[in-house]
Amino acid sequence: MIFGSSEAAKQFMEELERESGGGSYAGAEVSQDIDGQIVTDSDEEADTDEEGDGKELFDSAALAALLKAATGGDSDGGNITITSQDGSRLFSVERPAGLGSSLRSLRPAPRPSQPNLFTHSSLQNSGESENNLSEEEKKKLETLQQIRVKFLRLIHRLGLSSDEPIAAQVLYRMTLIARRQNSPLFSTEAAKMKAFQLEAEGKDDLDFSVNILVIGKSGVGKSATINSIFGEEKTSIDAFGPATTSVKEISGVVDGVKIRVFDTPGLKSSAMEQGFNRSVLSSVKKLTKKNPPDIFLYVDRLDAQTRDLNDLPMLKTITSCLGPSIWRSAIVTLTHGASAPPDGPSGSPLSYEVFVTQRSHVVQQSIGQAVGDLRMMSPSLMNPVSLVENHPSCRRNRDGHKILPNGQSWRPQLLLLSYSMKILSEASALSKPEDPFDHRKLFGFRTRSPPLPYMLSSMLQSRAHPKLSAEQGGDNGDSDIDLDDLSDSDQEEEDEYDQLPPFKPLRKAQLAKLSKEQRKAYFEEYDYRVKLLQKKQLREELKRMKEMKSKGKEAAIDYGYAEEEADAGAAAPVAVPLPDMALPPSFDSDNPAYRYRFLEPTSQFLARPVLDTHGWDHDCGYDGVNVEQSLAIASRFPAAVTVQITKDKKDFSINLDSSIAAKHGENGSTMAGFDIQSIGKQLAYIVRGETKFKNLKKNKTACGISVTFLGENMVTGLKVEDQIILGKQYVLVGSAGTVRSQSDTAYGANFELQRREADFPIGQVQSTLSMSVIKWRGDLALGFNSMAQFAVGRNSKVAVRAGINNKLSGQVTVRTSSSDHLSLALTAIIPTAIGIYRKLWPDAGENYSIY
Ligand SMILES: Nc1nc2c(ncn2[C@@H]2O[C@H](COP(=O)(O)OP(=O)(O)OP(=O)(O)O)[C@@H](O)[C@H]2O)c(=O)[nH]1
Repeated sequence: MIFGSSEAAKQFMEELERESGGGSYAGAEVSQDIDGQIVTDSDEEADTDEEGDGKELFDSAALAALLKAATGGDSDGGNITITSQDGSRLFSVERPAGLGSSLRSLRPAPRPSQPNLFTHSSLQNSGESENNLSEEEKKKLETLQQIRVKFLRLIHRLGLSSDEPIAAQVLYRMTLIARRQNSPLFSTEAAKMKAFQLEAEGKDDLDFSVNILVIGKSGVGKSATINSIFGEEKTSIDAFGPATTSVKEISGVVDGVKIRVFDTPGLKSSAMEQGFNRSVLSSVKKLTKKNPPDIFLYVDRLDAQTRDLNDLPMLKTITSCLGPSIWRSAIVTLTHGASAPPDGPSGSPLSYEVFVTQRSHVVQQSIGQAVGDLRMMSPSLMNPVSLVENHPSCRRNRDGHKILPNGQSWRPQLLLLSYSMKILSEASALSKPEDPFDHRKLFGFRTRSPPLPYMLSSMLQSRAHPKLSAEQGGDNGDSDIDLDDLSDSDQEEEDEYDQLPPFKPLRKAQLAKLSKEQRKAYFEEYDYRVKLLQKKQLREELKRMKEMKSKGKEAAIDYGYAEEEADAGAAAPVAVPLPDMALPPSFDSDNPAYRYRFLEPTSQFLARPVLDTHGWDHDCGYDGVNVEQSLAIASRFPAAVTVQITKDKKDFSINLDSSIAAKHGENGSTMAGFDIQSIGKQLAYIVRGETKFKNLKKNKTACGISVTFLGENMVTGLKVEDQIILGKQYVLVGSAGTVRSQSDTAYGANFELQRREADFPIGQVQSTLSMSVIKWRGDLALGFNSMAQFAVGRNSKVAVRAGINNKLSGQVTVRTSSSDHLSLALTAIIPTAIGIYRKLWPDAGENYSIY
């Protein structure tokens, strides 16, 4: 099969989306109402907070809205306004198209700069409401402003801006805390001025320290992460055995911040070894008594493939020894952040974002289960996730900071997250000491805004219109073969096969007696004859179909039905083996896939099992079923329905693809379709329509529209597509389109050049070159993809696929299939060699994967 360029587009779009979305989390959840205002639960909460119990100052959705705005995440030139229930505006973000955001608070109203605003005396002079404040409140306010200045200085030292999503959230929260003190005089601008001034003076008076406790299984990279944080080797790491044998306190100063880290021996996951864990944790408790940790880094690997609950006993021990409250200040830290994503259920690799989200989810859910707090399973209370890559040869940005595959520099982000949590606990201690702030509320959120690039690339994919099959009185139904084109194939070849002298295939024993040259000549002759025979069969098949078609037409005129006539002329169908099912990753002789080959069904109904290599329940690996049916409605309208249902112990998903087509004369066809797709945790319902015209003999043009309903969002799409056949071997397909959801729009185009052998489908050498462009939210993503499929020797086939995008990340995939015993033996050497290599150099090879 020819891999479409949309495949690459999808990958690139996901990447673009990830980068535009900002943050290393699963994205921001923002729901927008019709008039473009962001309406979130937070609006209610921000309000309730003012007069309410103060437990929830605001929730993650409001932050997400802010976050989205702060990352420039909203549509072109979009003005984002967060309204409170009473209709008054709380926050507004106005940003010209394609530029960065400017964030300003409307309540309290922006003021001219007042550099000394946070001093006690200036507070007393600056308005009526301040005079109403008690001394204690004024003092609190002052401290709060100092904390804010400190935080802004920290952001500056990390080389980040206060528009950074996490920073904007923290600042916003502090504004809310100040509002609860009834003072409108708490200005971010003043704090910014002060922070700027102090930093410009270059004074080393930043009174800020943070205590970090690092816990995780053995070998996950705790010590390596600590070294990366300090930027120097503070503790030893070991690739082959436990490196940290006792709890160690490591201190240092990073950019003027005193950081004290507790490195701990690796914990064990097995239920039998919890005694060891308890002894480690009790010494942690003892050692941290004097300096209680502000932040708890729970370290695991991003590339660990566990979907089960292996770590539950260990997580339970952590919870029981250190108390459930430890998770309030926990950051799930996933090392090996540059690992390549594994293959998804479809066989192609997952996008990096999906990979990170899935893995984060698994760890977060396990923590929730261990704590036994079901609320922790809700996205708004999950622990924030930070990605880490400690490998020395990890890709770096211009400033020399290590970056993740999504281009994010992870170290400043991890430090910002840690500082933010500490700062917020300081700030919320001021507002309500008896109610310790749960940081997870700030950082746990998920995405609900429609993934437009993904939707666009799937809309741009070229779709074949269903056709009536031969039995249904139509032509062959195979969109790849054009009856008209093939029927006028060279007449002189027609009889060539029959004119050949007789040929007797040799037996194995006879073959063995031949010399090398003789064998070569024999096989050449053999292959040539097979090709000619296949051509002859194909021609006969096509002739039969043509006859049936014309007979069918006559019959339709005479009797109104095409089918019986068509059936009468049909020869007995030839049994053709179906392509092999996806095989389970490990051999199991009980598995039917290894024992049987399926034949192409003669009926129009096809049901196949679906293999999920990452299934939750590994009993058989088959968690789903795929059903295809093609039918002719009222004997005139061909329709095709494909349903795939997968269900394992935890998840259920359904994918439906249905189309019906109608022909207008010889050259036109219109298709209507209804699809159901799972996008994230939501189901998308897609209604689409497309009309195709064959305007010239070698040119087909199509126009289509689609409407997708995803949660509360509606996404409309429009596309045009043109396909030109160039000579006998080349096909050029170009498509362009746009999708729009409220004020958010994505534009894209795909170009694809396909080349196949002149005698396709007999000759199977194919190659495709494609390019895709997507423009979304001011970013341009460009992707190039190529695919070649060819035969190596008589018995092996190779498919090579390569893709690269404008961020210079890409992938090369080589798949070979062989029935040659020697090549099979050789391929067994590759995994063995990789296994040995990984054993010897376990750190190497994190940035690539071999399929
Ligand atoms: N590629 C890659 N290798 C890493 C990463 N983090 C750690 N490693 C390697 O993993 C191995 C173990 O790392 P350590 O830091 O010793 O792990 P640990 O969790 O402290 O181990 P214990 O002290 O035994 O509990 C070392 O060889 C590190 O170089 C990472 O992010 N990427």
